[in-house]
Amino acid sequence: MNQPVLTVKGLRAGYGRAEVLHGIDLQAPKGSVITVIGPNGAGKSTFLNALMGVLPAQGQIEFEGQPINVLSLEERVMLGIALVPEKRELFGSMSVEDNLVLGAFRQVRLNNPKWRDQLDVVYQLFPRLQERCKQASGTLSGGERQMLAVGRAMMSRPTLLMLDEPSLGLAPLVVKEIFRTIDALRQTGVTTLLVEQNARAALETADYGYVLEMGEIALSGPAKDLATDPRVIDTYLGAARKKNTGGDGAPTHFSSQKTGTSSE
Ligand SMILES: Nc1ncnc2c1ncn2[C@@H]1O[C@H](COP(=O)(O)OP(=O)(O)OP(=O)(O)O)[C@@H](O)[C@H]1O
Repeated sequence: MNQPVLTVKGLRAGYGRAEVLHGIDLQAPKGSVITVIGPNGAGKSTFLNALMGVLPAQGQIEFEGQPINVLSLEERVMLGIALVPEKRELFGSMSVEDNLVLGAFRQVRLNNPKWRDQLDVVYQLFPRLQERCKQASGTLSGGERQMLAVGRAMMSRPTLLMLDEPSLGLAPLVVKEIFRTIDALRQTGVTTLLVEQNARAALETADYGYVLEMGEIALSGPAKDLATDPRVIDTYLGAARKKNTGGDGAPTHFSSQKTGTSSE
């Protein structure tokens, strides 16, 4: 197995006295796409915010073998962790390229004289952004804004890229494009943690998946196994059941767990 970029053990987090995450275990091997799917309110965004240091959390979070629980948000960014939040938080009056350049601050702070080269990488991933590089980001379409948010995170050359619902509110064709890009990111060696309600697209793209329900990991396993698991199909994939199981609904093997450790 690849050395994990991210190891989470017994993570608990919430708001004030209300605990939302009740002990999450997760691993993300280097260069993998890991997805966390689950219903509204399960705690998916809370999980990403806790990993990023936006929210305090208890338990263990290790990034490349180093405990990061006590590190600030900024320190985590400097280590190579990037989050694209559900609210994209772009600077609407600034151009596409200026938004991208802002994303490079980590590389600038690291005195990387070649930080601008990353613009070419981002433009290769999203040619549409290059075509619109001078356009104010506030005038972009929803899909283009999403591309820009991912592109801006990529400008920091992250080791771990966390995406909160990248397909939210996008038309099916744009969703396909976004997921094609997530697939392409894998080739660049980036590890991606993808939180999604679009379980079908997420499981098609990811290597490994976790199902988060009411703040606990209800199921986990290789994404292709989860995609054919009757419980996942019934709850998250709807009409795909017959097609994916050959119609018999037979259970597939996966590691079922309640806050257990990943079997990777
Ligand atoms: N700032 C906050 N203060 C208090 N409670 C919050 C806050 N943000 C989220 N919550 C609560 O925490 C729980 C988990 O919310 P979270 O946004 O993490 O879920 P989610 O799985 O990302 O949902 P969705 O798919 O709808 O975005 C919900 O019950 C929500 O109401």
